[in-house]
Amino acid sequence: MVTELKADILHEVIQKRPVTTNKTNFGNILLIGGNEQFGGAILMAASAAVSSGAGLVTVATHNTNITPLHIRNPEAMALDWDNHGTVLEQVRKSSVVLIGPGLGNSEDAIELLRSTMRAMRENQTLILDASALGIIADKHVMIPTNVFTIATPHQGEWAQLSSVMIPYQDSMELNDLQRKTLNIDVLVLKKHHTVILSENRQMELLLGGPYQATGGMGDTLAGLIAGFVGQFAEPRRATEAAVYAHSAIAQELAEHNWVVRPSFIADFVPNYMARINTNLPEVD
Ligand SMILES: NC(=O)C1=CN([C@@H]2O[C@H](COP(=O)(O)OP(=O)(O)OC[C@H]3O[C@@H](n4cnc5c(N)ncnc54)[C@H](O)[C@@H]3O)[C@@H](O)[C@H]2O)[C@@H](O)CC1
Ligand SMILES: Nc1ncnc2c1ncn2[C@@H]1O[C@H](COP(=O)(O)OP(=O)(O)O)[C@@H](O)[C@H]1O
Ligand SMILES: [Mg+2]
Repeated sequence: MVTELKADILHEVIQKRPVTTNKTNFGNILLIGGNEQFGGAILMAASAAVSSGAGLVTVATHNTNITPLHIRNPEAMALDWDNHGTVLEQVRKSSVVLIGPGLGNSEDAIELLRSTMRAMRENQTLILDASALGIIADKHVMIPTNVFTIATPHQGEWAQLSSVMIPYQDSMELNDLQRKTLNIDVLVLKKHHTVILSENRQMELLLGGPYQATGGMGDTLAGLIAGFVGQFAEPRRATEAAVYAHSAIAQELAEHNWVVRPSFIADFVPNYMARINTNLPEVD
């Protein structure tokens, strides 16, 4: 049975930070993507991850994207993805790895995806988006069973990955069967009224609208999920909260904006989260 995803998820997931805490308690996030053509995709994911409060954010990308990344987000660290050894070292150190936004499908991109998947271990979370999903479908790459995996396809990507064609994607039974077959722990099937499927849990988002139909909207969501999973307990609930917040913010911004630029969402995240659970010390 599909249940409506409601605002309660935010209060459940977004927890006030203990005063004595430090950056190592909020996730060591690695974002891999952004070739020469699609640098913006990984930059938008990075903005969302940084804005969500992730403890440490590192971006492995094509070297042309590193200066733009630092101009937009000096908080993020950067690696040239041609240095495979250094990238894999960072994969091993990370709590959450997002791969796919703007990754492309070159031979190098395929090899980077394969080696990233091989390097990951039980206590880490892997988020697969965009080009990573296309490569998995095209090259029949197996998703590792020993890593907690979240996949965030739009309907076109899900059709390619699961062979469930778009008109049949209303069937949660079919989607969930394919989710399990593909070794995906949490499936975020993105559309108008996104659904989130995981073991014994099916949630549907009833927020959001066509003002979100613009390039980069999914890249921003992927970065937000990475940031939430890195800093809040329980990756399924953290994913659901990120999906809810992303569209709730878009809906709020759409009251005064014809379309909602994905970067505006990232900029608005800290303010939105503070309204859920403020980090200000309590007053006696
Ligand atoms: N500024 C940037 O650098 C951007 C880069 N992007 C990157 O571009 C690469 C290709 O991603 P795309 O998703 O554009 O293209 P793809 O070509 O992978 O997928 C789009 C295909 O799926 C079909 N489709 C069916 N349902 C769809 C739906 N609900 N939403 C979108 N397409 C649907 C389309 O007709 C099209 O054939 C990815 O790596 C992505 O991250 C995009 O995210 C856009 C912004
Ligand atoms: N008409 C719509 N109603 C609600 N949400 C939408 C609509 N169109 C797009 N979205 C949302 O925008 C995002 C688009 O993701 P995606 O297609 O991966 O974008 P991109 O790859 O360009 O970043 C998803 O979260 C999707 O649910
Ligand atoms: Mg996308």
